[in-house]
Parts: sequence; C-alpha cells; structure tokens
Amino acid sequence: MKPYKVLTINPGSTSTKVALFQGEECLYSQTVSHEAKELEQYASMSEQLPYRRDTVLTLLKEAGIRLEEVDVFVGRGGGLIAMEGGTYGVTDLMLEHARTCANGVIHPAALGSQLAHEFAQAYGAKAMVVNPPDVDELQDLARMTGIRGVHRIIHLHALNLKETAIRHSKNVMKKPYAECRYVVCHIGGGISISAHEKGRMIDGYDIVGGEGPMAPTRCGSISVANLLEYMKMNQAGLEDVKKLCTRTGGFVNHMGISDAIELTERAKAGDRYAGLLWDSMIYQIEKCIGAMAAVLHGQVDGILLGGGMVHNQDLVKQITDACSFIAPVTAYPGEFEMEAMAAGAIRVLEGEEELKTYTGTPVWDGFDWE
Ligand SMILES: Nc1ncnc2c1ncn2[C@@H]1O[C@H](COP(=O)(O)OP(=O)(O)O)[C@@H](O)[C@H]1O
Ligand SMILES: CCCC(=O)OP(=O)(O)O
Repeated sequence: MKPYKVLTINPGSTSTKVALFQGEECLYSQTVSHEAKELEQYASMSEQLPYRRDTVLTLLKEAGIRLEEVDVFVGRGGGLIAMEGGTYGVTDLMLEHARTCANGVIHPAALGSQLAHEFAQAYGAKAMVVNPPDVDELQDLARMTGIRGVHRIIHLHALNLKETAIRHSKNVMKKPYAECRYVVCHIGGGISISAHEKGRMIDGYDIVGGEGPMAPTRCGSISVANLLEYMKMNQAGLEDVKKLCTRTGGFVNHMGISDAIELTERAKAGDRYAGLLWDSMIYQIEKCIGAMAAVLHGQVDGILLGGGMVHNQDLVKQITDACSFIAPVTAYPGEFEMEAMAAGAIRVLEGEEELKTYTGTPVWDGFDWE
C-alpha cells in the first residue's frame, strides 16, 4: 500500500510545531518558539492566523517540502464543543466553531483546523483534526459541582495524554491501554494532569478555565475569594480573568516570560523569586497528581510525564521524589502530538478507523433529572 504523506500542524500557546510524515516515518519536524510578548500584539485569535500560517510556510519553504505531495493536512483542533475522542474531518461547522471559539476558549489550538483547511484547499488534499483539547470522557462523579446547573467541563492536552498512555501500555506494560490505570501529565505552556482508566480519561483539570497547577502561561486554581479580591483591587473584568487563565497568568504574570529555560536560569543565577515560582509550580503539579491518584483509588500503574518542561531534570526529580510512593514515574520529554496526529489520519486513510463528523452537539448534556 502507498505510504501516505501527512503534514501535521500544531499551534500551541508558546510554539508552532510542524512535521511531515510518510506512513509512520517522520521525514521532517520543526518547532518555532513564540515569546509571550510577541503574541501579545494580537488582540484576537483570528489575528494570529496569518502569522502562524507564515511561520509554517517559511519553515516548509526553507526545508524544500513539496506540499503538492501531501495527502492530508492535520491540525491540532480546538475551540470546539465537547466531543468524543477520534479523528474528525474538517467541515464548515467545525471551521465556524473554531473561528468563533464556540466553546468560549481563546487558545491557538483553534487555529489548527483552520490552517489544515487552508493548506488542504490550496493543494487539493484532505483536512482533519485528531483528539482536540475538547475531548470529554469524564465520569459522572467528576461532572458535579456545588452549584446546581453548573457542571465541570475540561480542556486539556488530550492528544498527547492519550498517545503517551497508549505507547507506555504497549512498550512498558505490554498490555492494552484499556487495561491500564495511569496519572498522565503534559507539562508545557499549559499543564494537564489527568486520570486514565479502561482507556478513558475519566477526570482531569480545565487548564484553560483556571483549574489545575499554575503554568508558564496560566494562573491555575486560585480561590474564588482571592479572585474576587484581585478583580476589585485591579478593576479587572471578565476578559482580563479569562486571559489570566489562558495567556497572561503563571510565569508570564510574575516575570513577563513563558520560557522555563530562562526562568530556571534566573533561579540558578540567584533570583529567589524565580526559584520559588519554579518550585511552587512543581509543588502544585504534585498536589494535582495526588488528587488524580485518589480518583483511581491509589491503583495506579504509572505516573507518566510529557511536555516541553519534562526536559528539565530538576522538575522530573522533584516530582519523582514527591510522587513515586504512588507509582513509578516515567518521563517522556517533549510530546508525541505530531506522531499522534499523523497516526490518527493514517488509521482513517487505511480504513482501520472511521472518520468522525463533528456535530457541534456536546457529547454530554446534563444529568437526566435536569
Ligand atoms: N530543554 C528544555 N528544558 C526546560 N524547559 C524546556 C525545554 N524545552 C522546552 N521547555 C519549556 O517547555 C515549555 C513549552 O513546552 P511545550 O510542551 O513545547 O509547550 P506548548 O506546546 O504548550 O507550547 C516552555 O516553557 C519551554 O521553555
Ligand atoms: C487548550 C488546551 C491545550 C493547551 O493548553 O496547549 P498548550 O500547552 O500548547 O498551550
């Protein structure tokens, strides 16, 4: 069978990643980092589209990649209404929801489907997205809040969390993902901590909604009282708070940077503020891992760490020291997002999996007594 060519595009909060695959083989991969200040100039997400497109085009031109040969362009996907996991065709409805960030989340992942669509139109190929951050597999216990009619929803790095769990199951546990129980973390520009049981992500944090640990670009969980006081003192409105949850919180708020390498260098050079900020983020990650281990009743086969910051040995050591009483900690520095996107598209092209159609109807829509 002809090995399909797949171009994967991954717009993240601190980077744009692009990779070309032929079958499972990665022919080319490149990452461009974006500092917070560079992205600040764009008032809306759609204003970032030409910048991200040009970033991708420049990389591909430099590498001499012939886009005419690509069978399918895959974007990361985002801005969508809560959906089942899987590979989806990019449709008009998906594009409309991505453009308007229909789920209320302003994050560059929503540019993924739009970029894939633009390239696919230009080169007569297919456009798809795989396991966007809007995948919802929560157990009912995780949906209830203390306010009637308000339900928890989550947005996290579903793509990398699931791929990491699938690979660890195959290569280390020698069992199917559906038979393993994990706490899986993605520690990047945003930080996802999630509980996986029987091949489903049954709980996790809404990392663009102000839940979970603080992260390079996110404020993470703070108390309602703290937030109300902050809003009063700073005359901050809803839009300011939303930005703190997705773009301007965490390292960006404290230090004006999202780069963990620079933050840790400042800490090493004796900046105690930078040092405490770094250690506090790790402490918050450890607390969230503990919570997800309790969701799994302590029966955890492994704690899996992925994402850019997992390249940092100190972070891995601190988490291992704090959490290995729960289960073995395994570090997968970087991510498998590009591989996961290519694999999802190829499974569909080879007929192993059906291409799903985005309905725009939430996968879960309230308890039956409501
Ligand atoms: N070698 C490294 N050591 C420490 N931190 C790193 C390293 N490489 C990347 N990072 C940090 O990881 C974060 C980005 O992670 P990544 O998973 O690529 O993010 P995203 O996809 O969310 O943009 C940044 O804060 C970056 O500084
Ligand atoms: C929308 C959630 C995914 C996410 O936070 O990705 P980044 O870490 O790339 O910002």
